[in-house]
Amino acid sequence: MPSIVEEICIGNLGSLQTLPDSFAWKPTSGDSVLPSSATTVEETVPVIDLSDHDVTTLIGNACKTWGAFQIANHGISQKLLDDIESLCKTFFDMPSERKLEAGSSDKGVSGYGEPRISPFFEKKMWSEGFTIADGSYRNQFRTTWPHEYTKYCGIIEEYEVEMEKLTRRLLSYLLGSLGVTMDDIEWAKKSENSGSEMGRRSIRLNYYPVCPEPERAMGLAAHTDSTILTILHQSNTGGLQVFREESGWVTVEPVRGVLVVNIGDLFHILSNGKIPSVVHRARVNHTRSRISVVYLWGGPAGDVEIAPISKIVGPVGPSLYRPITWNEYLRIKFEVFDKALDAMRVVNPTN
Ligand SMILES: O=C(O)CCC(=O)C(=O)O
Ligand SMILES: [Fe+2]
Repeated sequence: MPSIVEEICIGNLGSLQTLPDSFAWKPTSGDSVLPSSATTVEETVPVIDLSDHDVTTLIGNACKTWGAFQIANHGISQKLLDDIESLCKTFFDMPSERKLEAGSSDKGVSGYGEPRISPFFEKKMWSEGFTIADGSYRNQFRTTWPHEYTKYCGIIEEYEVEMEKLTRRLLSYLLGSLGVTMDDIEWAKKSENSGSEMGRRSIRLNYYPVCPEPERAMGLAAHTDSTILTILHQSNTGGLQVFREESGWVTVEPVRGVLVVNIGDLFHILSNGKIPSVVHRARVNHTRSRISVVYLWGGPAGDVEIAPISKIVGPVGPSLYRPITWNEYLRIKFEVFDKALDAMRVVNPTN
């Protein structure tokens, strides 16, 4: 008989028959605002065809309403999405001890472990993940898959290249919806002209095992991403929910080949608050496990500061947020969590 400690190790959640108290969440007020049966077409995050000639307007409207949108015809092949999903499945299906061998070191965020936002919540989340924030995944893959290491590294490399291309395209649409271009942001212009990398990015592979009591459990608690933007691929089991004052929590049902784009806090700052970052979370399922692959783009590397775009702020302002580097923002986020954007404000609009 396994000990309690072994039983609730994060790599083994899927084998538990009952929900341990440390994983039992209380419902929040937003949970009851809108039952899912009352959701109408207007009340879901729209799917936008990137080849639509109105793409900029459609993205702008979706972002102002939801802080998120879904995309089809985005140029990422179904094969690549299937490949990365099967990489996740192969990894998370391994016995717990083998997954823990790929655990993140004390120094970094890369590697296997529980959600990074866990310390901000009293209850534990029903998920595990693998973060690829630097090249150290190659060593971890070599240990995990000595014979298929090249194949799996190749999938990650291809995913990074394709997502970077898509990110550039999405940034230009998002800026277009605000009446500006890459040329209006010094660091974006430089990267565009030189073709150099767009800076900080990481990939998070999330796994949500089946859960004996999904109504009381939480896969990933409510948060906004710290990024400029996030591109999310979800497997064919629903679970992602976005929050809107008027509607409460709304499920973003998976559609094969369709990707979800979330506006992150740093775009909220860039747009001077015109396009809000989206509060979202992931629920879990009684009979089916779920995978999501999340590409997090944090903006320029190093000491480059992100600030409200001056053309959006206008000659008389006010500029609502102070300039900040990605590293500094992350540090603040992991100190004050959901108060991080407020901590960046220089003017309170109600004053
Ligand atoms: O699994 C999901 O759908 C959400 C994942 C997410 O929000 C994240 O990793 O930041
Ligand atoms: Fe997220």
